[in-house]
Amino acid sequence: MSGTDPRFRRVVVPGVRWLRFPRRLEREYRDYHCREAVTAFRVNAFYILLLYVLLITGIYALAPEAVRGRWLGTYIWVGVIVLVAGCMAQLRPLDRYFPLYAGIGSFLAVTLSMAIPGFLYGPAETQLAHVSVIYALVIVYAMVGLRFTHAVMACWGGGVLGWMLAEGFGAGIDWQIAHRTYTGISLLGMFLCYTAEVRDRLLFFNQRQLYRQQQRTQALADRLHRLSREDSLTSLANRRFFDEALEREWRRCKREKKPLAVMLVDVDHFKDYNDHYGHLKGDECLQALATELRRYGRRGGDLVARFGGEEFVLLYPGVEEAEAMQLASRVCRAVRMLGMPHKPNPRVGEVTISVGAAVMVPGERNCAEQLLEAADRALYQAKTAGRDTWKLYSPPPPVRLVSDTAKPDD
Ligand SMILES: Nc1nc2c(ncn2[C@@H]2O[C@H](COP(=O)(O)OP(=O)(O)OP(=O)(O)O)[C@@H](O)[C@H]2O)c(=O)[nH]1
Repeated sequence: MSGTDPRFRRVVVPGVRWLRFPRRLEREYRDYHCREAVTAFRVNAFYILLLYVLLITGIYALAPEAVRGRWLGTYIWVGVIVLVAGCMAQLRPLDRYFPLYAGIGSFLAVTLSMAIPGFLYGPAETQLAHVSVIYALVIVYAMVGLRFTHAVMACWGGGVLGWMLAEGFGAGIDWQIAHRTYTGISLLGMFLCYTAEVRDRLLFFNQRQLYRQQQRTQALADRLHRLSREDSLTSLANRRFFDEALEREWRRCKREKKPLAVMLVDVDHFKDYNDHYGHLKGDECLQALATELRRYGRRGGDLVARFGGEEFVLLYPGVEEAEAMQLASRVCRAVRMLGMPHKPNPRVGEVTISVGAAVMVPGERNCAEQLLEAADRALYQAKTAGRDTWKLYSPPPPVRLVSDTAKPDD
């Protein structure tokens, strides 16, 4: 499959074969490996202890009477090393020292296992003792979780020291056997440890790529989500977001039997502003107004949005008519106080706005659209009243139909 389909071509990851990534990645990998290895060792230590108990009881049963005590007295220290390392692995503050204590423990265990045959005389006992060397090497290479270089250092270093101790203080090592146990298993262990680390590095690299890709996708999704709700010029909520919020707040106010207020804000003579100062300055003016208006929508549920063009809209759940009038007046004044020059504005020569406000208590006989229409009518009234002002929508008085033919006395 990998030969034909380009999608399945093997990814060449730099540094995997040489067990060394580029510097920053290597640091990340080592941290990752340390975390994973110590987590696995918390459990593996029990299996290693179990194997040790199996080994020690087996050899003890088979060893000749004469060396049993001496053998056990020395080999028991390997068990102590495993126990101490296992206990240290349970202490999380020591996690980052795992390569150190597991490396030293492995080194000492191999040293002891290698030296012991030299202290035991007689070919039969020596062969038996070499079994523990095999165990030690397999466990260090395959179960402790050291990186390849550390495992090699522990196993070869421990082997050489054990051999030197056996030569110096014991009867030496029978290399006929040692080559078939120590050397052979070391080479096999190195091969297994190397291939395991290559696979582990590839897994780490792929996981990291996947994680980064997920992060990028998430960031993009967040951005798209924000753009779908936000007006790009002013960063206020856009019309779509406002429409959704209006429906939501309408339903909420209906449930809670509260009023809902809407204010439509329109910049006065903005076409003339654009014609006089240019479209870019017009944009800046809208941004400045958006910043000012944002200050009037800070309570939970309040919303300030760009309605479209030079129109803004403010939504206030739970606001009664009296408060809506106060707010409309304050907004008008606040924009006037900005003092942004607007020469073609015949009234004051500064940027002003007109505001149309409407308040309704949502019920069965009205709807959100009617509220917006009412605010729009109020805005129209503000415009026709000379601009730079606000109006609150009040429904027209009921029209009384008087028949032409009807007489007062009727
Ligand atoms: N710079 C800029 N101008 C915009 C933007 N959106 C709409 N406009 C302009 O706003 C102006 C609105 O003009 P009109 O609807 O005629 O209203 P007006 O001139 O403000 O007059 P009144 O509302 O009656 O006071 C148009 O010239 C639009 O081109 C925008 O995003 N940036």
